[in-house]
Amino acid sequence: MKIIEVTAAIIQKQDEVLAAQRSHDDELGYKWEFPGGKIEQNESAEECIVRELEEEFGIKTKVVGYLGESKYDYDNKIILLKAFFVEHIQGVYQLRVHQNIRWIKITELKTLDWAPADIELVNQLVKHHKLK
Ligand SMILES: Nc1nc2c([nH]c(=O)n2[C@H]2C[C@H](O)[C@@H](COP(=O)(O)OP(=O)(O)OP(=O)(O)O)O2)c(=O)[nH]1
Repeated sequence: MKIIEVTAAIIQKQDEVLAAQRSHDDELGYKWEFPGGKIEQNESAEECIVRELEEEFGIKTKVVGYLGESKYDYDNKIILLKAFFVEHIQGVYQLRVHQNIRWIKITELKTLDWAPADIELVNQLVKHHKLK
């Protein structure tokens, strides 16, 4: 089965992380995710995440690190989700595709109803946070 490479942004503000809720009429509607999207041809993962954040929220950002990845089999496709630490540079968040966004403490991340592929990333992020 085809593996689809998708990027996901971990954006932190003090001790909180940005979580975004997928639109009700989207696949995985209402599920929470780290914003991002599919990597296009001739695009690096870093370019992809910066482009997606501009498209989805109208913000300028830069990649500052890499958390890790999660591979998830959704039956009809396999998603390889790559999570980057991203810093906000400029712009007010506009909700262009998501239902909602929330800033949430890392210790409370597990209370959200995450897209299945994201659960592994949440676990990695909690571990990463504890090691700091
Ligand atoms: N962006 C993003 N997608 C995720 C996450 N977790 C997860 O399972 N996905 C899945 C949902 C979709 O099947 C796929 C990414 O699709 P998308 O709809 O967000 O990406 P896109 O904007 O590039 O897609 P498209 O509508 O242009 O085709 O990955 C996540 O944390 N972030």
